[in-house]
Order: sequence, then structure tokens, then C-alpha cells
Amino acid sequence: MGTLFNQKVNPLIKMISNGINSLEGEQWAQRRKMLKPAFHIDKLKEMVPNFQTSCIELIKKWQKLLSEESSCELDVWPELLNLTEDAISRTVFGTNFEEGKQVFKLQTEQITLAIEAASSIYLPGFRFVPTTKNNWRKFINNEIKRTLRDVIDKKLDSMKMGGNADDDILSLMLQSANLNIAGEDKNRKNNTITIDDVIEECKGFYLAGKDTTANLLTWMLILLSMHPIWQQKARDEVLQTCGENMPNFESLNRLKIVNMILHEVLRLYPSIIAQIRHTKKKTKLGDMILPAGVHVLIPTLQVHHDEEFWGEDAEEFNPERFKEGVSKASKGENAYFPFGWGPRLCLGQAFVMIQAKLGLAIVLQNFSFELSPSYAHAPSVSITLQPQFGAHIILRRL
Ligand code: HEM
Repeated sequence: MGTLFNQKVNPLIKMISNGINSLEGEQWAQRRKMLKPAFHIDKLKEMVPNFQTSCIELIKKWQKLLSEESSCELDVWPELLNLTEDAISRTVFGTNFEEGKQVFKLQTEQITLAIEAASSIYLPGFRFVPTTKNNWRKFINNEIKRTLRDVIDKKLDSMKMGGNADDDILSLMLQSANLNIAGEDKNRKNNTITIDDVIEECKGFYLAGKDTTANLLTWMLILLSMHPIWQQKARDEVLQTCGENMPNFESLNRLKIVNMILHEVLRLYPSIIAQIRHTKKKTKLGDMILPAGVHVLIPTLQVHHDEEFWGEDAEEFNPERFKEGVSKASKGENAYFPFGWGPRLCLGQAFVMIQAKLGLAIVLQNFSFELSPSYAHAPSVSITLQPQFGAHIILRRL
């Protein structure tokens, strides 16, 4: 994006994660290089069993709810938040996923405090004032860092002992960072990666991946409840492709209708509704010349709903428009960017698509679903695009 940069944020908000998203220039490029191998498709393929484990737990829970009833009403949004939390913890921390979940609980608390901080004016230096809330913020932050450092030490010890290399994201990051632990402080001068940097990235994955992926799955179930024909088409495809077997990496790749549905859901309900940048120097943007210091908002949600790009049925749920792939779905170039674009394209994109396809396929194999009369359609933004009053659905066993 040339000379458009990320915005500076309030330090009380920055506390929740100071990872790749907050970096610029050479530091960002180096961090991206370190993270990229962990998201390579071959590595993601090996993570599928983790997603399967998380999905099986969810399905078993829902089946139990239906063991004595033919149908039940459920707010699926918190259920899917739990699912994505579990899946991220397993894929990031591997065998240490329970410790990861502890960290995620603390992060949830930290996010609530950050949202509070975001709604008030920040006075420089305020974070150092020992108010009860600031002390609590500091305590949580230290706890998160302590737990993560502990997990990292365990992973590094096991790597030093020459044990089997783990395929979790944290181990892959540590291998790729090639940390020189003894010279950690010196590393900083050399502009390489330290353990503190790895800690910030672990925190970032939870922030980047939990709500966004849970929202995608939730909107998908809501839209397929509203459009039972598409629900049936997707189920037919899953049953034809996988039968009653657990979907795996290869079979997920063959799910064309499910893939079209996913894109259409991301078009209508992109979790990140806008991206914000600012100019550091005079910048040409299309026909405009922007001076330094201008904030630029890229309105993902509006562009995704714009009739100029999507035609008269822009507001309709019509997965068919993605039949010939993403590039042919809209009239304009770059009219579809739920995962951003350019050098800062979401690193978790392929990770999300596998997880969402798997989650939907397993639900379709086991249940049919429709909207409950208590469901109120109210998309609202609280960092991400969420269903304000939850996602109440009536589930039936197939
Ligand atoms: C439906 C789910 C998701 C959506 C819609 C989404 C969307 C996005 C968007 C729009 C950006 C670009 C932000 C910007 O340019 O300002 C981004 C960046 C990023 N995402 Fe995702 N994301 C999702 C899930 C994930 C997951 C599961 C992970 C990792 C486990 C992840 C990791 C990242 C990272 C590390 C970046 C920063 C890349 C950089 O700055 O170079 N995301 N995501």
C-alpha cells in the first residue's frame, strides 16, 4: 500500500498485543518472514487433526443436548467462540494447549479493559499511575507473559534435547526465529527476534483469530438457516464427498459449494468491517494527493455491498456469484477483501478457510438447523462484526 501505514494506538490498548500488526518497515518484514513458514499449506495440513478434535468435542456436546429431544434451541455464537478458542489453542500450543487456554482467558479480561480504555481519552503517562484498574492491567499482563514464557521454555528445552520437532505454530515460530537465548538483549540491537517478540505474536493469534473465525462460522449458520435450499445443497455436497467419514484436508479441498458459501458469507458479513491507515508523507492514492498525517479508512463492508461492483443483488445472499472463483465474482478489481490485501494480507487466511470448511462440513453431516423465533437479526460492531443478541438456532439431529 505504498506509504500508507498503520495507526498509532493508545498504550493501554497496545498492551493486548504488540505483535506484527503494530510493526512497520524492516521490523515488520522480518517478523512476517519469521511467521510465514508456520502458515505454509503443508504445515496447515498437519494441523487438521487438531481442528477435527475441537469439532468432535463440539458435535458430541450438541448430540448430548439432543439425546432425549428431537430438537433443541441453542445460541451457537458462544459455542463457536469456544470452538475457535480451543482450535487456536491446540494449533498454536500443541501439547501445551491447556496452558494456552489459561492465557486466552486472561486475554479475554485484558480485551474488556482495553475496550474500556478505547472509549476514554488517554493522557500521556496515565498508564504509570497506580490506579486499581492499571494495577489489575499490569497484573494480568505479567501473568500472561509469565505463562507464555514458561511454555516457550518447555518447547525450547525439548528442541535442545533433539526431541521430535512439534508441528504447532509456536514450535514452528521458534524454529524459524532461531533464537539466540543467551544473547537475547544483544539480539534486539541486531534487530532480530527475541522471546518477548514471540510472546507478543502468541497473544496476537488469539486476538486475530478467535472472534473473527467464530463470527464467520456463526454468520454461516445464520445465513444457511435463512436459506434452507443452500443448506441442503451444501449438505448434499458434503455427504457425496465425505459420506459419514470425518472430512480431511483432501476432501475439504473438493467442497466447491461450501467454498462458494464461505466467500459469500465473508462478503456480506466481513468480520473486520474496515481497515485504517495513515500517511506519513505526501501520498498519491488513485487520483488524489494526500498530505502527510491523513487517516484513510478503507470501508470493506460498504465496498462488499456496493451495487456498482456486485450488481443489483448486492444485498442478497447468492453464493452462485462465486461459482467461477473470486476474481470473476465482482465487476471491479479488489472489490472483495475480507482478509485485507497487499503485503499485509491476513496470514491466517488459509488456516481460517480450512477450519471453517471443516466446522461447517461436520455440522452439516450431523444436524439440520433453522432460525429460532427468538433470533433477532442485529449485526453490530464491537471490534468485529457480531450478532448483537446472539445466534439462536433450532438444531435437529439428522
Ligand atoms: C475470518 C477470520 C479472519 C479474518 C476475516 C481476518 C482478517 C484480517 C485482515 C482484514 C487483516 C489485515 C488487517 C490490516 O491490514 O489492517 C488481517 C491481518 C492478520 N491476520 Fe487475520 N483474519 C482472520 C483470521 C486470522 C487468524 C485465524 C489468524 C492467525 C491464527 C490471523 C492472523 C493475522 C495476522 C498475523 C495478520 C497481520 C498481518 C500483517 O500485518 O502482516 N487472522 N486479518
